[in-house]
Amino acid sequence: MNIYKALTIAGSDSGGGAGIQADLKTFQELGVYGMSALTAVTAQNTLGVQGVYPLEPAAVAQQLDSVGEDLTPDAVKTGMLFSSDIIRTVADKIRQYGWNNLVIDPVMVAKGGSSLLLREAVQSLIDHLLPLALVTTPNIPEAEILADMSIANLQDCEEAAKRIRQMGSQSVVIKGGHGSENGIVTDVLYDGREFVYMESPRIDTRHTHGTGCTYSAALTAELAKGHSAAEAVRTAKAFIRAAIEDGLGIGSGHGPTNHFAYGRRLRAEGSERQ
Ligand SMILES: Nc1ncnc2c1ncn2[C@@H]1O[C@H](COP(=O)(O)OP(=O)(O)O)[C@@H](O)[C@H]1O
Ligand SMILES: Cc1ncc(COP(=O)(O)OP(=O)(O)O)c(N)n1
Repeated sequence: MNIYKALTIAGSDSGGGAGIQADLKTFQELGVYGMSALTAVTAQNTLGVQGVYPLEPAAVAQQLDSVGEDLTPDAVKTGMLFSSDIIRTVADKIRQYGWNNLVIDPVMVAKGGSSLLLREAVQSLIDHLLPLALVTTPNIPEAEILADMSIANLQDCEEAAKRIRQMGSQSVVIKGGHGSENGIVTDVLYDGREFVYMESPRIDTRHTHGTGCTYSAALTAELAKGHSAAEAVRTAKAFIRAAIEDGLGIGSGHGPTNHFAYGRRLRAEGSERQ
């Protein structure tokens, strides 16, 4: 049996809805062996972020060496990176180990407003990491910062995707969770040739903590299995749609999505057909 392996380089969310925890749950649900290198520990729950404790860049580098010297990931993603020093360390190691199947989720701010990336680190992300990316997955506020423009509609998304792609990422997906037209949430994929719109109905819920992490982890898992970026974003969209629709309703704030939902539905469909 071929074991597909994916590595997440991201922060820990003690509440389990976002960060490393969301990534590993998603990898597992999609049948991919998950590995992790922590960049920071956050004290976090559905009400917000109570504390942020970045790791020393040397600790991040050592985790990446431990994985890189032994385990050979089929795909890698980055999430919360926090500082320029950590970004440079991560970029150096990604180059050293030739991790080309790379998803950059340019995490900047948690839904409650807490900063997960220092403002001065944005330029490092652009200079050092985006040129290494196979796919970069900003949400709308992140795309506005990276592309240095405001986004009010899908035409603006296309322009921002073009600008971000010019920074070196081979493909860009601008996730539409922060915008909606006529009750439809649209993610826009741009690969330098065409724009692909992935639409779904907006689900009316406050339980969307960790949607971006979960989406980019699903995309990474599918790339690890050898699927193309175009195929992988479709599965990622289906995975996050099921996870939001079947929300767990836990915690008293913005609850996590349901990482079990996509797999449960597939298994239920399979047993109905038998
Ligand atoms: N309310 C919603 N209804 C349907 N899909 C959503 C909703 N919110 C987010 N999504 C989907 O979840 C994924 C993550 O999007 P987004 O919430 O914009 O990212 P982030 O968590 O990084 O802010 C995208 O595929 C987006 O289309
Ligand atoms: C440790 C950690 N990493 C990333 C995030 C942001 O996750 P995201 O999927 O963008 O979801 P929200 O936090 O915006 O709901 C995080 N919160 N914590």
